[in-house]
Amino acid sequence: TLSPYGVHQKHGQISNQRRQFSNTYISVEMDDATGVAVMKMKRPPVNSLNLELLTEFAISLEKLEIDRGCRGVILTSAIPKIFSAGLDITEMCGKNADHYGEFWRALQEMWLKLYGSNMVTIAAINGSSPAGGCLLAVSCDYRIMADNKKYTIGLNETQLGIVAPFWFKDIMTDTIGHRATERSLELGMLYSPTDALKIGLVDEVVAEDKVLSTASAVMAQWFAVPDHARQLTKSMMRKPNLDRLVTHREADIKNFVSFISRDSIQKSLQIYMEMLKKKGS
Ligand SMILES: CCCCCCCCC/C=C/C(=O)SCCNC(=O)CCNC(=O)[C@H](O)C(C)(C)COP(=O)(O)OP(=O)(O)OC[C@H]1O[C@@H](n2cnc3c(N)ncnc32)[C@H](O)[C@@H]1OP(=O)(O)O
Repeated sequence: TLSPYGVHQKHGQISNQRRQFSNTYISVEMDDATGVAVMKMKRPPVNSLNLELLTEFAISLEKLEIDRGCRGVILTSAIPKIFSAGLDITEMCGKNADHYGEFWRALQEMWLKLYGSNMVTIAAINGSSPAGGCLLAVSCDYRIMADNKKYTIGLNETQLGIVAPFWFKDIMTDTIGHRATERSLELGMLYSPTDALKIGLVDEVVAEDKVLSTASAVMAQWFAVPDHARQLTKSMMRKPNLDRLVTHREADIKNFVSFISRDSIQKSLQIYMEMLKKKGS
C-alpha cells in the first residue's frame, strides 16, 4: 500500500498510529501516517550537548534511518527559548585526554549521522542556537527559525577563545558562502533571525507558534520529490564533506584533544563559564 506521499509503509498499510520512544535527553514521536518523526532535545536548562545527549542523538537517528516508515525528521527543542546552547562546555573543561577524545568522537559520530542522513531533515529552531546548536541546524536540509529578536544563531567559537573545526567551517561555507563565513567565524558572530535570514543561514523566519507547522508543510514539499532521486542528489552534494571528516577523523580527534588540553584554552573556557554564570545570577 502506498501512503499519501507514495512510500511503502512498514506494515503494508496506512495507519494513524503515532509511535514514541524516549531516552533521557531525546524524545522521538514518529507519525506513521505521514512518515515524519519529530525529534526533540530535552536537556534543561539549555540543551547543551554532553556525551550522553550526543550518543542518544546518534542512536535515535540510526533507529529512524533503518525505519522504512520514516522519511523525514524535524529536529527541535522541548525547552522554551533555547534550541541548543551548543557543546556542553563542562565536557571540555578539567577532564582528562581520554574523556576529551571520547567526547569528540561522539560529536563526530552524531554529525556523520545527521549530515549524512538519507532522510529529509528540517531544523525547527525554536530558540537560541549558538556554536554546536548552529552546527546541528546547518547540518539539516532546511532551517526554519522563530521570529524573536532575542534568539541568536551562529558559530561564536572565537568568542570563547576556541576555534570552529574544519568540518563546522565547511558546511557553514556551503550554506552562506566563503566571505560571510570568514567574517562570521573570525568575529564569532551571532545573528538575529532576521539577519540570519538575510545571509541565508536560515531559510525561513516565522512566528514562534508557526515553527512546527511550517516545518511539516515544508516536509510535504520535500516528500513530493521521489526519495531515491533526492537521496542520490543529497549524497552527491554532501559526500566530499563527509569523506573529508572520515578520512581525517583520528587526526581531528588528536588535534582537538591537544588543543583543548592547553592551559591557555582551559583558562579561556573557565573565564567564559564564569561570565555565563555571573550573567545568570
Ligand atoms: C583547532 C581546532 C580544534 C577544535 C577546537 C575546539 C572546538 C570546539 C567547538 C565548540 C563548539 C561549542 O558548541 S562551544 C559552546 C558555545 N556555546 C555558547 O557560547 C553558549 C553559551 N550560552 C549562552 O549564550 C546562553 O546560556 C544561552 C544559550 C543564550 C541561554 O541563555 P539563558 O539566559 O537562557 O541561560 P543562562 O543563564 O545563560 O544559562 C543557564 C545555565 O546553563 C549554563 N550553560 C549555558 N550554556 C552552556 C554550555 N554551552 N555548556 C555548559 N553550560 C552552559 C549556564 O552557565 C547556566 O548555568 P548556571 O548558572 O549554573 O545555572
